[in-house]
Amino acid sequence: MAENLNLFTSTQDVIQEALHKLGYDEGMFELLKEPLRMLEVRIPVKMDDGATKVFTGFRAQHNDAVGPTKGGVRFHPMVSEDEVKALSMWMTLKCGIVDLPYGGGKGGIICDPRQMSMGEIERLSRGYVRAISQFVGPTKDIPAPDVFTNSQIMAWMMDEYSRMDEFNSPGFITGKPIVLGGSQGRERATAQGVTICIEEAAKKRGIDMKGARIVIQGFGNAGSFLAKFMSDAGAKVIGISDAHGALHDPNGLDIDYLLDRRDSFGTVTTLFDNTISNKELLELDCDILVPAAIENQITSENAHNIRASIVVEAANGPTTTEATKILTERGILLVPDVLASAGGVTVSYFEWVQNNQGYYWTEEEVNEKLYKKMVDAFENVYTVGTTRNIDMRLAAYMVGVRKTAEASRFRGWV
Ligand SMILES: NC(=O)C1=CN([C@@H]2O[C@H](COP(=O)(O)OP(=O)(O)OC[C@H]3O[C@@H](n4cnc5c(N)ncnc54)[C@H](O)[C@@H]3O)[C@@H](O)[C@H]2O)C=CC1
Ligand SMILES: O=C(O)CCC(=O)C(=O)O
Repeated sequence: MAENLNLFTSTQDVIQEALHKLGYDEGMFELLKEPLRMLEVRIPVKMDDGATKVFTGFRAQHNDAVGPTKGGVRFHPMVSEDEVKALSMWMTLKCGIVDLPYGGGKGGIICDPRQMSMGEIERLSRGYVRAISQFVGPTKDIPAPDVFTNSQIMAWMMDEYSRMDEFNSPGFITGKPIVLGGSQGRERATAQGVTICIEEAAKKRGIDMKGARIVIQGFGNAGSFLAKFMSDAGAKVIGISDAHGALHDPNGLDIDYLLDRRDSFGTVTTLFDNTISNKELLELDCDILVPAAIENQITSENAHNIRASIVVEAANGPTTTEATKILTERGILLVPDVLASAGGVTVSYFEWVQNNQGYYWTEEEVNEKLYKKMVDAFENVYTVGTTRNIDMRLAAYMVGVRKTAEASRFRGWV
């Protein structure tokens, strides 16, 4: 049978299994198998050449039984309705795993910002907010950055919302620049959370981080900060990549040099001749492999060739269900996306709390709180996995879905 590469239906299957293991009936799965609300919008944008181009965007709200929905907005040519739905479901799981008072949401626009001017990106960002403004808000659904969106785009979106709301609304969105109410540490939070998971997983497998060989796919927000943290910790980053190709040096790459040269979309390999492909990168001999780019990168086709002892998913959905089975059978420890990448939303939550109280924390305070959330979450998921003898993805789904399922039950929805 052909492998299921549909993110939405494959996520449904694991949610169903997790609910079943937790003892919920089919009624709970009926509620949680797709978002409660899904909005599709068309956004007209005046392009620099004077023509109007109409973009399609989405915002999904998976479940708001626990609290407002929360999740990033992605600008990418491959955005689709099913992808946004799956991403919103994963946000519910992440928020449950790190115990935040949110349900999951996610948004996306089908576009390629790499081919657009700053003015066009600004008009698109503002148009998206106007299109979804009735649907979102600081107590309803709170967006944030994701692939090819950043703090500048969050600033434009916040400004547009504030104009409509006739009120300065920093809590409408997170991942903002610090001067507009952003939190210390948000920019690096996803990578920091991944780092904590890598350290905890390495302890479980008896791997010393000093000298450990790390391969990272993706050199954007998540991948580039992670590369820096790993090399600062004394690990050897032997491979990195972007959408155009990959770099490999068994003696360790010069990460500071690469960071200086990458562009704002996380591209750096185009400056070099001696590149390898992303496919070759994933199959490099290493201790820890971190997919930190896009979905469906480790599939049944290459899972048998992965040579890492630990795979930590910084990206959302990089490993298929079939590949998860293969890696687990081969004894590779897989730390799933809904746990490993939860550092971003955790510090987004801290940002929203600080916006609501109007009192801001130092970077040390943020880091300390993030560290505790991530270590507790890792230990919780790992323990469920080992005591039930199941892989960490299913364990993470069990931990993550429980809060929303219980809140839905108490509300009398099921
Ligand atoms: N930014 C955040 O706070 C969070 C991000 N994530 C996930 O981490 C992953 C990366 O996100 P960011 O670093 O924020 O994005 P980004 O836009 O900053 O960087 C994306 C990176 O992936 C590379 N890339 C794009 N297409 C590729 C392809 N086909 N093959 C190989 N590389 C490719 C780009 O060249 C770039 O280096 C995504 O799956 C995202 O959903 C998860 C949690 C939070
Ligand atoms: O920071 C946030 O609120 C959401 C981050 C996000 O979209 C993700 O974890 O995939």
